[in-house]
Amino acid sequence: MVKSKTKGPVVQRRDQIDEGTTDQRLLDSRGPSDWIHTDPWRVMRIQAEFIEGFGALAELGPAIAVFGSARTHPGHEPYDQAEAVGRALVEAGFAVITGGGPGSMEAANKGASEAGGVSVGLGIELPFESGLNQWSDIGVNFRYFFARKTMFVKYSQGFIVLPGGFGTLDELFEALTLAQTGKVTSFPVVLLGTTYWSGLLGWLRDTALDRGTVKQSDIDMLQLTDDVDEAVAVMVAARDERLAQERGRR
Ligand SMILES: C/C(=C\CNc1ncnc2c1ncn2[C@@H]1O[C@H](COP(=O)(O)O)[C@@H](O)[C@H]1O)CO
Repeated sequence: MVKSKTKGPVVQRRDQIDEGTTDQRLLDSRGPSDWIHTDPWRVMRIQAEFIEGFGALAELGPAIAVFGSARTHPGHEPYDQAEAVGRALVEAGFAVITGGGPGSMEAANKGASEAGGVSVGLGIELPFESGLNQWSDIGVNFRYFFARKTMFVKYSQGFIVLPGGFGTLDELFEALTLAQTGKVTSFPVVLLGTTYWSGLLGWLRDTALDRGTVKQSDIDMLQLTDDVDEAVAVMVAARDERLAQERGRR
């Protein structure tokens, strides 16, 4: 009888038979490690981030993302407001998703967690590591901003945006761009804090609209308030409308 060897689905015979097993080669070999710094390997890591993110969040239920400065502290108005937003969203039946960091993110997670709701933090690896805040009851850490951003938009039904800097503005304008270009539909965006945000809205109206770089309907996507309950009511109304549309389609 001719000697043969199976290697997974492959059969080897005669002088095609090689020594050892695939497992042995995996476990015994080390060799050079430069490949971990190559783009093809990065693509695998990126893929893994999407798999982990989708896996952790797929069964989340209706959620709202809350954005705001990493630099606020307890006792600051935006911190306390973020905490109230987290609480009110949970009372309205939403899970709360934040960037998992300090400041207003921590506050919104705290409000949501203490109210007995689902409090999610999507952290990001940064050179000045701060780690997930302690109120992120479901935490996912990302290496790549773009993978993390996909999760915010995919798993939330709207954004509430508190005063913040570049990070917050980046998240705000990404949502607006996605809505403007029809990549997301029915996606309410509320700016909380009239004093903080009215300068930006004024610039959008007086400069961007005036020069024709945005349309009035683009600016109308933004709702501005100081009232936490009003911000949450916008999210509830959008959810009700979506549910009514879904019922209508059945
Ligand atoms: C600045 C400090 C820590 C930063 N840690 C962060 N952790 C998680 N997410 C962050 C962090 N910093 C920014 N973000 C994201 O941007 C938004 C806030 O940025 P801003 O520039 O402060 O407005 C926030 O929503 C996050 O998604 C040390 O305290």
